[in-house]
Amino acid sequence: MPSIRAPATKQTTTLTVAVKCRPFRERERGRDIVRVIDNKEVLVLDPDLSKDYLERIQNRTKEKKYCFDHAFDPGCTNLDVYTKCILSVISGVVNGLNATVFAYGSTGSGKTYTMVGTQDDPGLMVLSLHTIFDLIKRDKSSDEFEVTCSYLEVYNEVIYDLLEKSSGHLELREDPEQGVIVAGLRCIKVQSADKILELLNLGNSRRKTESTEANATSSRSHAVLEIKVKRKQKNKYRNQVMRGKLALVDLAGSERASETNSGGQKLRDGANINRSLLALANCINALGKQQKKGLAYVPYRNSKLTRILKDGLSGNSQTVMVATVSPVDSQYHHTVNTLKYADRAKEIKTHIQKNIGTIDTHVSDYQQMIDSLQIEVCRLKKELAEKESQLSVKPVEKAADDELSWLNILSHETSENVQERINLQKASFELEETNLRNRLELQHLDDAIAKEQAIGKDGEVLEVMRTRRQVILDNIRENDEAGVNYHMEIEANEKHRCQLQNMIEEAISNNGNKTYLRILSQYRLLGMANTELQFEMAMRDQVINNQREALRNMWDLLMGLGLDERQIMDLASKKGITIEDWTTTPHLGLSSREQSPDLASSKYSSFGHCRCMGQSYSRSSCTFQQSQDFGSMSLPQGHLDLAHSFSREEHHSSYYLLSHDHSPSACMSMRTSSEHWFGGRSSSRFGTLDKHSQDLQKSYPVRGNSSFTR
Ligand SMILES: Nc1ncnc2c1ncn2[C@@H]1O[C@H](COP(=O)(O)OP(=O)(O)OP(=O)(O)O)[C@@H](O)[C@H]1O
Repeated sequence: MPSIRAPATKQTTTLTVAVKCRPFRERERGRDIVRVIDNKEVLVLDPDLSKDYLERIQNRTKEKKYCFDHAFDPGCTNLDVYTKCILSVISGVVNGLNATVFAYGSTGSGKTYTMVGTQDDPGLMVLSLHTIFDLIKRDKSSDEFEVTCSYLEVYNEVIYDLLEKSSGHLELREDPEQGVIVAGLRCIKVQSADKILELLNLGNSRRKTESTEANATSSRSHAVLEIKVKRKQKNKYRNQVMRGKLALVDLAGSERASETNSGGQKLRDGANINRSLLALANCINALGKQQKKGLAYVPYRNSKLTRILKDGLSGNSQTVMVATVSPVDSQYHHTVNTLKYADRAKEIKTHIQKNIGTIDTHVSDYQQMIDSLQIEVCRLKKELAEKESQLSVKPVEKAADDELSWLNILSHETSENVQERINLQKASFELEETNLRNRLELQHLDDAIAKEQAIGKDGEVLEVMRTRRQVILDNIRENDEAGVNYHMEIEANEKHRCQLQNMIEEAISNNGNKTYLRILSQYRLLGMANTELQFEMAMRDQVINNQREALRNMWDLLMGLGLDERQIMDLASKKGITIEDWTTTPHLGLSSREQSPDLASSKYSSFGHCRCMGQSYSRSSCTFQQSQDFGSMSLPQGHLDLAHSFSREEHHSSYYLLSHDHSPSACMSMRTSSEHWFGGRSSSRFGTLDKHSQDLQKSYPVRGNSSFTR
């Protein structure tokens, strides 16, 4: 019999947001900069102790404070988090409600520890399962329960079933009744918490983890454990079925390649992890705004993760976000970033409703449903009428207070507009980077396939390469589509920014207090411009660090080949490469603080130390500088293998790529696109390779003697 949805009351609720700060780890050094106050507030101290007196009295501190539903200091256990934030949500699942619990935070901040836990400190997944079965056991009614469980992971934008030994790729489908579902995902019936825990352990052992510099067992995938509880009622609501669902999500960590020291596959994982997390962050941003302004568009479709979490973020679900942070000063930016999203998530509202269906519904039951629906309609009508009357009778004395409120609202909107643009740009660059790597891999594959075919081979290897080629092509296409979406969103954001500025101008012109308001508005706009500038500076700092890293890698590589400084200089000069001033590289003692003030001139400076002769060519949005063929320097073959890694540093306004390839030519690339950030004029490029290179040449004309000249 088809089931029908009963007229259960919808209840609007906001996301519960909790923050958990993990303890210092044994190996970790640095300063503890996170303080939890009164189990609600989180204070992040300025990591820079060297601020001078003037900066401090002018209040130019990077100290931040946020308030959440719950905050847990490093001394708290998972059980503390569970008891305060999750327990009440779980009981709803046994009574037909949906719930979602997800851990959000940077790599190594304690997400997996919180969700999975240890033997001594079991995590939220384990504790929730025990509660579900305890509640079922203690239930006094004659109702029948059926519990099923599924466990999936999203790895590199592909969904796998963690309960299948060798799962293939699974697809997402939209189901009109159930929403987004994963087609073909195994759903196992379970009788006890122990059985699910067994499955959970099995699934976790299949999960993709890697040892990165930031975390020895870093999760490379997003894992979603879903427990469904079906309750068949046997008493007065005979044959009524309630279906509760609990989704427990352990997200992979956001990371920068520089921190994880990763290359190759790890690098690709990182890019896809970031892509999903940025998509998630953008959804959280849009949803937070939606609550305030009633905007409709939330970009769920930009990643598999956000499509899966859609219900948990805005639909029928009682949702808890546990934001995890590290106390270490070096993680300041990640911590503040996590807290910012957590802060925004507090605004998100979901609408919970019992999932009640019936089998063999009788006419009397339908009547009952119609009655309660009518009651609900009456109640809502009354509520609406009350709200409308409140809005129309605005007290006269309040009008004076409201005089400046439009400026506050517009300023706030402008600030959000800036934040949104920054996020969109980040996401867009992330996609570009992924596609750049995809295109590189595609070219390698094409070369390899051509070679295999030339020698007349047509075996299994060729087949594997062709399959991989197809996967990459699909990925490029999907990324291009998502890129076009981001591009449109950035354009819309720009338009919105212009509208806001016009509105401010117009409102000031029509007001009696023109001068005062103009000054006030300029002051606020300057504050926002300052935010963008700070962002720009942070990005440029990152560029400089990346460039230093590139130099260091290059020197390490050359030294690793057994050459001393003199030999390197001689070899370089024979090959027409000038290497200057290498003693300024950081491993010889210059700190990043000492170098970073020279931001503008350092844009190309590190590469300026090394002038390479060779062909210059462009691909996608990067300029490649093909440097000397180290193979031709008669270096030992083993050293070349050693150097086969993509050592790429990532940042959002520009990046470089230093690759030592089997080819064996080493190539360096750099994209400078900071202008695309500034003022928000984005230039996402999703087109042909040649066009990219032309665009790039036009946008960034090569400077006199820089490393990018031949
Ligand atoms: N509350 C805690 N108490 C003790 N150790 C903790 C706690 N939280 C995290 N840790 C430790 O910190 C390290 C990193 O934690 P975890 O692997 O959970 O991070 P993560 O956020 O899941 O990282 P990734 O995103 O890279 O997977 C682990 O060694 C873990 O044991």
